[in-house]
Amino acid sequence: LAQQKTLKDAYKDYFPVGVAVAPRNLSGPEAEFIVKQFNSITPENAMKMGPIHPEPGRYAWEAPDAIVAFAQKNGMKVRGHTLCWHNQTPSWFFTDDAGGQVTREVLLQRLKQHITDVVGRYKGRIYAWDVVNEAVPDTGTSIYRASKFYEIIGEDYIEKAFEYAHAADPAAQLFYNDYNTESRAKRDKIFQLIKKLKEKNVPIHGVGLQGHWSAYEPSEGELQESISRFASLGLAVQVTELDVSVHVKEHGRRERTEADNAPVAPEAFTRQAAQYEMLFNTFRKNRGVLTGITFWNVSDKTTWLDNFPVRGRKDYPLLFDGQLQPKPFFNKIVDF
Ligand SMILES: Oc1ccccc1CN[C@@H]1C=C[C@@H](O)[C@H](O)[C@H]1O
Repeated sequence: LAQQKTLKDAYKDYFPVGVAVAPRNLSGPEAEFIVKQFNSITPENAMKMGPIHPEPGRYAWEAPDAIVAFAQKNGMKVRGHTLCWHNQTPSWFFTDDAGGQVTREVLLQRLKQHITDVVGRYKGRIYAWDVVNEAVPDTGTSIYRASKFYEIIGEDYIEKAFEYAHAADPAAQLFYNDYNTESRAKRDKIFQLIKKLKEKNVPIHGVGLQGHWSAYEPSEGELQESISRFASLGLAVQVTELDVSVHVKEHGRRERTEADNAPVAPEAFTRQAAQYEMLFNTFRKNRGVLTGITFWNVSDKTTWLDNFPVRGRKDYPLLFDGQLQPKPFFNKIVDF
């Protein structure tokens, strides 16, 4: 039986193929599987602001160090995720010594210290950073999400984050990362933000389309439009958190209902297979502009979508099933 091609081999002339990992994935059978199929990794949580910097003056380096060491040992690239994000941020970051809210100056100083310490520690070992994650809101006309960073510092927290990261590692490729980037309204706001940053000569090199998609969206046209719009700003584009849910996207609903216990309809799996085939055809067509594809989680055994948006609803969003076996449509993605 001809040895089935691996993802990283199939795409070696296109772009690195990565996966989000936690330290628990880096030992045992999963570790071997990750090295076999992928040539890039992203810490799923270990480098987020809270997990890596839980208290003033204390960094939790063990997990991120283990992930970077695993990549170095296995000749894999590393994407750093993420230096400035309104979620999983430690509350101390915004609180002054008297327990009140910090000033703009104090928060900028803390952001600079955080980014300088984290990027500096891995200088030369992390080729791309998600510097700012999800700064643009899904609704409304403002291009700035009303986060504490925005409320306390103002809109320039974004350019400052990029400048701090660039100063700490001038060779690292710096990305703006977001989700729902195929919704026209949100894409236009992200485009406006990045155009402003480019006009101010802010060191930004790429846009990360998170790629939390489903069997039903985006269309090929919407995806191509996103890639082309951001490329038109002279930026690299990457898909940074790819998974393709078999459920219709409903970001508002968190609680399970009786209907969630029904088995997934076979048509959903058929649609998902067609969606994955379209996605990778489109990725290949954009070789050179698209400089990386990263899956969010290794297999259906552990996917963050089992708890988001609906708590406890099983999803089957990845190329490998709960036993790390490739799905039937895997061949369509590696044999082209
Ligand atoms: O798809 C979404 C919808 C609403 C909010 C956030 C997201 C995605 N948000 C992502 C998902 C998982 C986290 O581990 C990543 O760090 C984050 O970038």
